[in-house]
Amino acid sequence: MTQVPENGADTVIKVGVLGARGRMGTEVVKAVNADPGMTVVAAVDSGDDRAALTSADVVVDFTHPDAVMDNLRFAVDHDLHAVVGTSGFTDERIETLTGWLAEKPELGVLIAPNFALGAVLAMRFAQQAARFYDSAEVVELHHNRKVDAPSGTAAHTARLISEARAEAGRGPGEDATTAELDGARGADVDGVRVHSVRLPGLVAHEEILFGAPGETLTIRHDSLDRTSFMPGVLLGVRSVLTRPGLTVGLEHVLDL
Ligand SMILES: NC(=O)C1=CN([C@@H]2O[C@H](COP(=O)(O)OP(=O)(O)OC[C@H]3O[C@@H](n4cnc5c(N)ncnc54)[C@H](OP(=O)(O)O)[C@@H]3O)[C@@H](O)[C@H]2O)C=CC1
Ligand SMILES: O=C(O)C1=N[C@H](C(=O)O)C[C@H](O)C1
Repeated sequence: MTQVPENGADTVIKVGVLGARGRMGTEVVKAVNADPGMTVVAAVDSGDDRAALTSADVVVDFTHPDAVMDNLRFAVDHDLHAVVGTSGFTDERIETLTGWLAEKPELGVLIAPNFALGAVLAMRFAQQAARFYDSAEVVELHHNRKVDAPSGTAAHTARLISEARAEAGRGPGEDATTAELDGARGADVDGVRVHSVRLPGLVAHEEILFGAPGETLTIRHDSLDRTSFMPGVLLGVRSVLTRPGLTVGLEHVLDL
């Protein structure tokens, strides 16, 4: 149940944060509590009891690819809407989650590979450009504490490029490489080469490169600070309450 606050907002959304002591979770707790329309009612991390989350309207998950599906099962079982930033969403996981949500059609789950506005725009621009270029490669650059590679954003970008190419009747670009050291050409994600860089000092960055005879196009986004993700997370929390079912990608919420 939501309550009528004294601060003029219509309702205060009660938010539970999973991964609350992590890099993103810490920022989410601050951002939610700084928003007059929502409040953190449970901040849960590894080893904590999840029972406190059941008083929330929405849970926000920034945990670990190995933990997120179990957290989502918990959310669905306890009638909690969910906003998910954690990476690792394969087609198989999406299918499983879709099955769970069929049991609770009133619930909304938003999974966003990236909550930063510029990253969402960069993916959209890449999707548009992909119709016109056979050759595209993605370079993602992150801090060296990131556990997964390639990033969820890069995997999503590759998928969007691949789909746009297919719709335009284009195949993947060709190159002459026949002799390569393992990994030198990156990972093949849906026919798109994705290269992962990990360095201390970086936060989250992505370049999408397109090539055609005589020209290249580079689309680049840089998250220089984790505050870049917070407007998207707060928008997600607000919108998931009125978006039943599964939404993958903040672009749908932004109506891009
Ligand atoms: N969509 C987006 O815009 C963004 C997505 N991300 C993604 O979010 C995820 C988290 O990133 P980041 O914050 O940097 O990672 P951190 O490792 O800093 O934080 C994750 C936190 O979750 C905790 N945790 C692990 N398992 C559980 C569990 N079962 N229940 C509750 N808490 C748990 C971890 O505890 P412990 O360390 O003890 O395991 C840790 O405190 C990653 O998948 C990352 O790719 C990150 C930035 C933006
Ligand atoms: O781990 C991170 O930091 C990030 N993870 C997400 C991803 O895997 O794409 C989003 C952003 O790139 C930051």
